Amino acid sequence: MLNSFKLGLCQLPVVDDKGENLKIAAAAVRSAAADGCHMVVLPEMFNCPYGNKYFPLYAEEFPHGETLQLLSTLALEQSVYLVGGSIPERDEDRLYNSCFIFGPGGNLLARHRKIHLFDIDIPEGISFKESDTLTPGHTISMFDTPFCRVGVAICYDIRFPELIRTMAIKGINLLVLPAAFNMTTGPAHWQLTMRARSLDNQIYVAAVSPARDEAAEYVAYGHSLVTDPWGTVLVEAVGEPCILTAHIDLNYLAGIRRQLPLLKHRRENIY
Ligand SMILES: O=C(O)CCC(=O)C(=O)O
Repeated sequence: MLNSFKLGLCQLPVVDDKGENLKIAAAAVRSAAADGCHMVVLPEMFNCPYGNKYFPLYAEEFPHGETLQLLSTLALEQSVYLVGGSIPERDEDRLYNSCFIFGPGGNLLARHRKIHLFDIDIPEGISFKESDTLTPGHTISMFDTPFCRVGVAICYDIRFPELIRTMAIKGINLLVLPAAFNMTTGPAHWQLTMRARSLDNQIYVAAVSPARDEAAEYVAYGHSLVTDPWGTVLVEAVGEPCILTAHIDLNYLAGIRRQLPLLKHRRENIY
């Protein structure tokens, strides 16, 4: 295993034009790779505005569809691990919120279908019901790299500590999270939740949001970030489009786990 690698987080603007979104994403992946990133992560619903009326219109079925073809081509061309944010995925008559991960050979390494659908109603805050159009996934998703095992979850999935703990027990050192919190839950919970999952599981968490667009129907919070196994925020964006980078240092992670062996001190026979 190699001991460290560079991660690129692409906080992208998303517009109501798939072709334009793909151009923006391709330029960002190329730029992150040119900057030496070994792994590049895109935001939740990066090819499609976040809204139930858009999901069926923008959906693609693996392995067809211009977004999926582009992701595979970019991973191969730039020789990077490409965590393709998420897109609406069609499978027969169902739609999923899915993340496709391609390896440096352009091959599909994993697919994560969002497990926990975002069905919430916060009066004077935000209401959303993904289950109006989407079907939940049923499986935990991880993939292996020469650096470490990586877990994948999508946005609301992060609020379920059992899911992330299960992946930590199965050996992940990094969780990648395409996500799009909003202007109600973002300021209140975004950073806190990412830090908590990092701290509890002694893992890196990289959460990648679309850029904030105050004119959009769903205003994403932005604030893409990386938190480390000590619970520290390594880098954090604000609302504007940007590419953040961070070094994922697996020696540092191993040191934290040696000094404070939380995962070993669990008392599974009691709880
Ligand atoms: O958990 C939250 O506050 C936001 C979740 C969300 O926007 C999503 O799952 O798409």
